[in-house]
Amino acid sequence: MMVLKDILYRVTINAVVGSTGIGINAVDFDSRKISDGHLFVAIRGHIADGHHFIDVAIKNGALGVVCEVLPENLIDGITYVEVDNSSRALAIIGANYYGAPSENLKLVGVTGTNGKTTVASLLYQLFKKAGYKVGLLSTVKIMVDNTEYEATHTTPDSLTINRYLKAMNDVGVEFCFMEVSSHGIHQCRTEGLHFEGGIFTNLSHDHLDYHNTFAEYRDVKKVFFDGLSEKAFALVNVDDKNGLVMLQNTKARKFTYALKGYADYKAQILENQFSGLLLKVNDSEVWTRLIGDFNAYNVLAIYATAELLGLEKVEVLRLVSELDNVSGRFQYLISDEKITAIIDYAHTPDALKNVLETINSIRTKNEELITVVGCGGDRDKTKRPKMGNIASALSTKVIFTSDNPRSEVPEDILNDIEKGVEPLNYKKTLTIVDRKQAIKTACQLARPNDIILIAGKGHETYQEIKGKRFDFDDYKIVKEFLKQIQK
Ligand SMILES: CC(=O)N[C@H]1[C@@H](OP(=O)(O)OP(=O)(O)OC[C@H]2O[C@@H](n3ccc(=O)[nH]c3=O)[C@H](O)[C@@H]2O)O[C@H](CO)[C@@H](O)[C@@H]1O[C@H](C)C(=O)N[C@@H](C)C(=O)N[C@H](CCC(=O)O)C(=O)O
Ligand SMILES: Nc1ncnc2c1ncn2[C@@H]1O[C@H](COP(=O)(O)OP(=O)(O)OP(=O)(O)O)[C@@H](O)[C@H]1O
Ligand SMILES: N[C@H](CCC[C@H](N)C(=O)O)C(=O)O
Ligand SMILES: [Mg+2]
Repeated sequence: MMVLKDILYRVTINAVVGSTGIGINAVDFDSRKISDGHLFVAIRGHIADGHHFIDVAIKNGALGVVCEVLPENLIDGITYVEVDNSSRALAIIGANYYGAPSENLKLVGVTGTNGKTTVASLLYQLFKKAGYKVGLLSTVKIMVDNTEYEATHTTPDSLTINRYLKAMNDVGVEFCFMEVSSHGIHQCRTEGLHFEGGIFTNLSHDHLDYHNTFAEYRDVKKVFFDGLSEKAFALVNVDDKNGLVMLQNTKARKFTYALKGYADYKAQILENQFSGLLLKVNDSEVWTRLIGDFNAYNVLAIYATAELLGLEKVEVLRLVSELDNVSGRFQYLISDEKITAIIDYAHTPDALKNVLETINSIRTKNEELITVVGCGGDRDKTKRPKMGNIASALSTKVIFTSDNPRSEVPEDILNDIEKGVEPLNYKKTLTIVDRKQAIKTACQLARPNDIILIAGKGHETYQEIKGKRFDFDDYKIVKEFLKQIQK
């Protein structure tokens, strides 16, 4: 139980009707989850308007309502609080309700189009290896030190974030790494959090169905850096042309990293093979099992962050060399016969192209690159022929198969994908609807030193067909078919 007045601390309020001295049991923004003694926050959403559910919330037991427009009929005994922006108010309320948990640990946010999951997860791993209690909020999973929870979003809503941070406080977590998505920033999910630092990885065209223009998407990312305090650090990739934009108006201490240009943290790729990357980071050499150019950026960001958070340089270099693949992000295994299988979450044309180009830059011409890929059902159909085109152009063999068909007919999705294949690449392609059979076939076709890329589902542990979810794990399945794995 908490007094409403305390829950509203630091919320910018326009008007109050009723008493703020009442006790509140819980806070929610979904009328369906409201029961006796709760506070309901009405949010204007993309589909619905929470203001339409104020009555329902009160019927369900809400004692207080936070909203942008007061309802016409006010009910006696209910406290109404009018604010300019309910999403922002919710974030501050969430922090108050859970006791400002972000102030009791060192919270670092990672933003950018690609690499958020990789960087946040590897930082979690590195700090665990260094002996700390650590938290993680990521697309793949949520970790409260050693306890794992399912993630529904890349950046959860502000109440959920604060609830997990509080759970982290309860077990003595010292560092927490979280992904900060553009949707999250735009919907004020990270507002009111106390960040020790922010990392910017890169920016490319994405989510333009949500943010109208590229400039708008970029500026939303920048808002995150604008909100950091003087004590925080802002670490940006300056090989990306938007890196410096992120630093324009921040009060935070500014740090840069780069492979190409001048920066505070510099890295050079000395070797880039399927067994890993050899990097020169500032003046020291470091070996990592992670592969691909873009992981050189990720490793550099991790190195810099660990140093900025106070870890010893020598220790950081040792820990970096011990880091393991992130689930479903260029995750790989090498069989006894020296067949390399890579599992990657690339489920968009851009990501697929990026992954295939990276593999092609490492592999020698003698090896086959066999790609297994599909596209999800009930999602953007325009990406299908594009992905068909890219996969067949950049691989030596392709097996088109089902991703998550959801409610669609799998064969229809595959037809759309096949339409993108150039005639000269027809003979490279094969279609096998059943994903397990497709992976099996790729393993049978592969010869020593060949590479298999299984794209689209990454860390997912299910396949959704006709609305039903079945157990399915690309990594486990390929491991089964490519027996006697080296690592
Ligand atoms: C488009 C979008 O981002 N929507 C998010 C948003 O929902 P919304 O506020 O628009 O919801 P709405 O359905 O319009 O409802 C408005 C309000 O009415 C309330 N309501 C609704 C019905 C009812 O009966 N009673 C009631 O009170 C709702 O609880 C809500 O508060 O706020 C919700 C709570 O935080 C999110 O769960 C929801 O995420 C949806 C499910 C989603 O798919 N989001 C994706 C696009 C997303 O956020 N992705 C990013 C990362 C993407 C990436 O990097 O690839 C992420 O961070 O995960
Ligand atoms: N620094 C990077 N630059 C470019 N591509 C990257 C980088 N790091 C990872 N990738 C590739 O981009 C894809 C997404 O990586 P990751 O999941 O780490 O990013 P994310 O920002 O969390 O994405 P999402 O928004 O889908 O959660 C993967 O296919 C991965 O192989
Ligand atoms: N967040 C994305 C992930 C897609 C992953 C892919 N495996 C698919 O199911 O389409 C979506 O739900 O559209
Ligand atoms: Mg992610």
